[in-house]
Amino acid sequence: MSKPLPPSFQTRMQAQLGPDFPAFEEALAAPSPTSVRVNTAKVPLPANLERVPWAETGFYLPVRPSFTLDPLLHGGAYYVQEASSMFLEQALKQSVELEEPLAVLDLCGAPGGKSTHIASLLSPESLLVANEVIRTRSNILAENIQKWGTGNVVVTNNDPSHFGQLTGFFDLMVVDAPCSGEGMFRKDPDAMDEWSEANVKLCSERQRRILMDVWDALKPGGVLIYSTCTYNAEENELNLAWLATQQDVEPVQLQLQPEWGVTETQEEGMHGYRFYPHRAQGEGFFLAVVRKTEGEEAGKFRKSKRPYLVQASKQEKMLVKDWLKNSDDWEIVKHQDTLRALPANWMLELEQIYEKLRVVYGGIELAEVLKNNPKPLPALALSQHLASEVFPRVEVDVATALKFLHREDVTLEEAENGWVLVQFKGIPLGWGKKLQNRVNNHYPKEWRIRMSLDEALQDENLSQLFTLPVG
Ligand SMILES: C[S@@+](CC[C@H](N)C(=O)[O-])C[C@H]1O[C@@H](n2cnc3c(N)ncnc32)[C@H](O)[C@@H]1O
Repeated sequence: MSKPLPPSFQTRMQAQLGPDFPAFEEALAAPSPTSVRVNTAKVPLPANLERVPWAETGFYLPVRPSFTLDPLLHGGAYYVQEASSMFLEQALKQSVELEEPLAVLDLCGAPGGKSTHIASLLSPESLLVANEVIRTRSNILAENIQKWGTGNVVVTNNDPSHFGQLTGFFDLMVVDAPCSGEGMFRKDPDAMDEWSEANVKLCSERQRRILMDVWDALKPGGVLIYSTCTYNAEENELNLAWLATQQDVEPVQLQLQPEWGVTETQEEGMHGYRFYPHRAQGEGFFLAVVRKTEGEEAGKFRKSKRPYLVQASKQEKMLVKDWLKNSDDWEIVKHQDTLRALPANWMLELEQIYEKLRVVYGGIELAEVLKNNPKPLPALALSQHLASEVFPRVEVDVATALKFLHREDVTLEEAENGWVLVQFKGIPLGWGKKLQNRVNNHYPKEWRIRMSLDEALQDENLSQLFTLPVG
């Protein structure tokens, strides 16, 4: 990082870190570590990479590859995620019963690092609502959720205040709040241009508003995990101490391993966990956990008179009945021409969610049905629940995989006519439809690789251009 720190930020950090400040400054001048989190529902853990100590599926990469050129990223085999933020795993494991069926809200979800992490940690009987207030970003969140492929996730595009309609609904809420981003200065020096004392104040006020807006949606006894990627106390500990003056909360303390290098803080009885780049291998991060001790319970959910979720007909269900493993776990609903699988044990709650919120994506989109003819959809190809024998698969090399992901024409010599799953190293990427002597590429336009592949495809060492974390 060559840019100088904003002077006022430097003064703050000198006061906060005291004799540690030179080490902090030195760490900011060193390169950012690159890390990924592996989707173990799709691929095994790599044996030859250094583990992120606080996250079972997190790994550091020795060099930053061109991730766009790795088909496995597009197949949802892993997520590129900053290591410190994977500490969320400890907060979940240590504050809730993950084996139980939990209703969970990730309020500030895009692009999906924490939502995909939460989805992997929850039991299959749980439900995750992954929300993002900015419309365009909610589409990116929905894309990453589909690629990750857990199925028990609903993506919404709502303002935090809209969740007030779901009183006492969630067992766990994660608020990874928009912040002044001080912890990202090393990775993204341009973030320093946005920084000012006034912005810290503005962020802190917005964070308090968000917490208050969403608070009623948490069950009494439920857990709130609050995080930011910034260092100042105004946006972190002081917000939680303020929350404790407004609502009935108690702090939840986490157990740490000394070798992780996490700094524990205490402010007016609230515990906070801080990541500094000179102590832990990652960027700046803050996390705290509190439990709601008192509040309004959820009312009984009644079946709506005019249901939002309409069951598919028997005939339509027959079309897709063998497509998912454990098909009894899913309810098949139809909206316009789309058949979708939703977790059967959450239908009453889902009815509420679809009625009260703006749902961008939910469950597993299976097929578009026109004249009783089902066309499989991208989310099904990437789903962890796709039954393995239903559709023929064609394994392709890296160049063909990239052309497919670029939405170019590909030839699939061995494929029979009809729908075919295009896969790379055993990981499905999407659908092709083989017709006599050509293949229609059904990879979604919005997901396609946009960069030119000319240079990469001419490179004889294409498969070595990226460092595969798996496979
Ligand atoms: C730190 S980012 C979330 C990163 C995400 N949790 C992840 O791990 O990939 C904060 C998010 O909050 C959203 N946001 C911005 N203003 C907001 C507001 N007033 N209320 C709720 N969310 C907001 C931003 O669009 C952004 O996506």
